[in-house]
Amino acid sequence: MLNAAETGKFISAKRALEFVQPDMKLGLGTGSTAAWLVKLLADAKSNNGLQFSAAATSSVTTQLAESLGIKIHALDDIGQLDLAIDGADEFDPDLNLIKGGGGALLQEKIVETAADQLVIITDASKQVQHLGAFDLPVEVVKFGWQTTQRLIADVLKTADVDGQTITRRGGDNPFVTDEGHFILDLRLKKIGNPAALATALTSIAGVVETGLFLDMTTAIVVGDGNGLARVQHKGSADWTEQQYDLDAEAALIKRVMG
Ligand SMILES: O=C(CO)[C@H](O)[C@H](O)COP(=O)(O)O
Repeated sequence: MLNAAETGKFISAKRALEFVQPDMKLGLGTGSTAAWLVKLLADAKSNNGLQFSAAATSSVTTQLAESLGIKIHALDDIGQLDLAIDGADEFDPDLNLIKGGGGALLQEKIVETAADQLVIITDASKQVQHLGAFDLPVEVVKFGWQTTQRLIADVLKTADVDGQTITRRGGDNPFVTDEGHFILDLRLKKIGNPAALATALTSIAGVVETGLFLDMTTAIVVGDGNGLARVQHKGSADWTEQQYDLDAEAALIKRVMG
């Protein structure tokens, strides 16, 4: 019923549900993998009586969650979160990430730095030895954004990084984030020192945030198309594995797909 990529996303979201305890305050991520999580949480709420409260990382996730009966609270009302669960565009062996492919990196970082745990749900195609194969999203304010773009190019030159900055489009116009900013995608291929690059970029006044999520992940869940979920916790080299029976999951998949 689902292709291998979607099955992997479902499996990672399903495995991540095991991190959710009753009455937790949750941060809900953005993207196609996080959408599976939102659907599974809505199902667990209505069919198993799971109680939780939630803040979201984007207007898209807010809309999806509320359409499924999950009330979304303002982050400032809910306060410190127990757990945030989100997807990623890339992860390295230290569980550092590139995020922002969906354009929600700023709210994601705000929500996820306010969470005691960050669980990333993903698949093996996102695993890299060095971050940078995925273009690095950088959120910039509209005012003077082309000047900011030039200053970013200077930073790359100074750091001896061979990179291009590409203005993200949303149709004919630049893509606009939930916070009213633009996104520049930096084509770097390989980021030698992610922490130094993040510091250099965020020292430019027009840069609001980067998609480098460093030292934030507490656990990563990697799902695959055969129903295998692998989990690695921060600071451990070990992976634990759980095999799901896809035939047994078929009814749940059908139910949450609506
Ligand atoms: O950072 C994100 C959105 O800003 C997403 O988590 C990231 O793009 C992964 O998305 P998907 O699960 O659809 O592959």
